[in-house]
Amino acid sequence: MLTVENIHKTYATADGPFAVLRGIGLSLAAGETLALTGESGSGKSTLLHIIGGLDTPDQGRVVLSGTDIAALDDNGRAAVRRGTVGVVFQQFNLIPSLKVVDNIAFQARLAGQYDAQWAADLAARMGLEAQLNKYPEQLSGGQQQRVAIARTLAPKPRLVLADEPTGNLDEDTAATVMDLILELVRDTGAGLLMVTHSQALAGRMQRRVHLRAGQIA
Ligand SMILES: Nc1ncnc2c1ncn2[C@@H]1O[C@H](COP(=O)(O)OP(=O)(O)OP(=O)(O)O)[C@@H](O)[C@H]1O
Repeated sequence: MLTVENIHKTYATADGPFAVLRGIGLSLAAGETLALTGESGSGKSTLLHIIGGLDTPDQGRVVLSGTDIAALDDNGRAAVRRGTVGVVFQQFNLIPSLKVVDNIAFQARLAGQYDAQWAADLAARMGLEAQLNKYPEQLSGGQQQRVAIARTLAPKPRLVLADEPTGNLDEDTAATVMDLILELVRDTGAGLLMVTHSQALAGRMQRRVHLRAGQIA
């Protein structure tokens, strides 16, 4: 479902060019779960952003369900991001002026893939039924992250990209949220690529790859 080929990315810095990614290749089958680990600064977020179409590589291909998204323009990448890929960040990025119910629906509506029954089902499974008419600021961190995950899954993405999705949560809440992510990707058949510093979380994925010196070690 996802094939990443020979990705290169170099940033211009005050000290000159800095090659963060130097020929990355990996693949993910439909429904597969993969952990991406690596030291701080090794380029994990950069790679995830490129795969999610939020950033572009200097070289290489990101083929998602047969489409090379690195070759698309901004609008094309945005369409893929809305319809096929869902991204969960460490920061919840909820829309403060929208109630929980509308935050959950937001991306699915944008993608033209809103399914009220599925959105309600997600909210119930996330334990958010009593929070639907509240605003994000009225929720705890764990609740906000569950809203963010429900929002990501509402359009039924084929691929979920998660960047330290439980990094801001306490250990117990993190474990609960992780259980939910894994349960939902399993039930929807979505692939999951997750960046994590936690060996425990990485151990729950079917496969693990490690980024070192700009390459898959
Ligand atoms: N826009 C940018 N311009 C210049 N350098 C950048 C830019 N974005 C990231 N970098 C640098 O690229 C390197 C990789 O960053 P990235 O955020 O991908 O690492 P990471 O492995 O996700 O780190 P962490 O685990 O700390 O989140 C870092 O050294 C960072 O400072």
